[in-house]
Amino acid sequence: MADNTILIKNAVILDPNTDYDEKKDLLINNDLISEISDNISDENVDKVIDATGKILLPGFINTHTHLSMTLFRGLADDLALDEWLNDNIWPMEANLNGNYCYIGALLGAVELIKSGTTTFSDMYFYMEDVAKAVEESGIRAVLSYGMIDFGDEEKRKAEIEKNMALFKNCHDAADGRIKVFFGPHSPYTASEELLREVRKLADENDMKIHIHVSETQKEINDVSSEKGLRPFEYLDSIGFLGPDVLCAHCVWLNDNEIDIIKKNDVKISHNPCSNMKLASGIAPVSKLLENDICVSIGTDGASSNNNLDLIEELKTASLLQKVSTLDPKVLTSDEAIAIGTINGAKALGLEDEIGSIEVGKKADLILIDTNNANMIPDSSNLSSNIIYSANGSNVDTTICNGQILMENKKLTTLDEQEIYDKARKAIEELKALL
Ligand SMILES: O=c1[nH]cnc2c1ncn2[C@@H]1O[C@H](CO)[C@@H](O)[C@H]1O
Ligand SMILES: [Zn+2]
Repeated sequence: MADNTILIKNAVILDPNTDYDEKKDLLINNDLISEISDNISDENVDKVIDATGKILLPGFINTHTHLSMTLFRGLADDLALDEWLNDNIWPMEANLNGNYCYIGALLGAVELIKSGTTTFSDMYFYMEDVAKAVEESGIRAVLSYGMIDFGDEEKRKAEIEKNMALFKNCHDAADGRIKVFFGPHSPYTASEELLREVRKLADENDMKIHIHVSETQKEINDVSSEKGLRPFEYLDSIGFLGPDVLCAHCVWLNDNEIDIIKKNDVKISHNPCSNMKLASGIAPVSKLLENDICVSIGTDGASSNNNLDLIEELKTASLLQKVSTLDPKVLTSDEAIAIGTINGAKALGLEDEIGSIEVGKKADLILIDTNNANMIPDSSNLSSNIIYSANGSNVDTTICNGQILMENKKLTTLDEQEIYDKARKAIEELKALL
């Protein structure tokens, strides 16, 4: 097959790894960035995009979400995690099926693409159906099945089988855009036996692990009274932790646990909006960054956020650290850009492929239009303009794996209106089942 080439002309590039002080042209050859230089000829190029007036960034990476939960947006607000999950979300999730999860994932994909996210890391149910939505939308994803056994041996076996089947069916699917991780839900819903088995299977199959840890004070109290150890101490004691473990939340950490995270090179997904909305607490992100721990960003599900706008999430992360430490110098806009891009790639073990704008990396790129009231005057500090002034609706063009998913705010792979209609119908059906 002939190569497919896209040339982006006159791009002001904002990248976490490289300072580009002048405008550049960037050539995409199939799925890869093949050249970045001052003037690339448009001869024999299939498509030219003029980036004048726009900022070119790596696509944002959302390392913790439950994409199909877009269906539950706004249905259980103003509650703490325990009451939110037990009395509201789990009863609704009991009626889910593959089709509902597929529709919810499509709705989520529309929102992600429109707000400049090109990769998301998911933990949920009916993941083969989520994979179908990933395949069709053109986005990149790390998928895990959320395993919960509550100590039941039968359930444990069935849950592990489901995650292994997902791995066999979908890992490296969709032209390599899909990876599969294990998704034991948390130390309070997954038994020690489940966690030990997952660790063993992860080593045998070279799989990574995605889990919620240390989200609320209640979790710390419950795990401490059951195990005599705090969550990270407990996970360390059973040999569960390692550089291949991605932990969402990590709000309540003592100094010993920060040492444990560092020693094991555990990756973190910080979810500030969810932590604020469920009143879970404030993660010590600036302290984690001071310790050179890899902190990435996630929105969590749309039912505890309530949107999937990663630019808004990064701004919240930055402001929350400033106000909680009473130090305006922490979590700068430059750091926020890195957290939303290259750190996300590292958190998912994909730093050789995505997270920065470099020749040889996958062409996962977005353009943000500065010709918008909230971005004028054009700041010479690009990261400030993106993190503090912009939001997801300023994203104009989204490219993933060399494929244009949105251009001039128009989606190319998904029919927005059809998905909105189906999602509205799905939630009405789900509500009627309660
Ligand atoms: O913030 C959270 N903490 C704990 N569980 C959550 C959170 N958000 C969503 N889920 C739940 O995790 C499971 C995914 O496999 C789902 O039950 C989802 O509702
Ligand atoms: Zn979550």
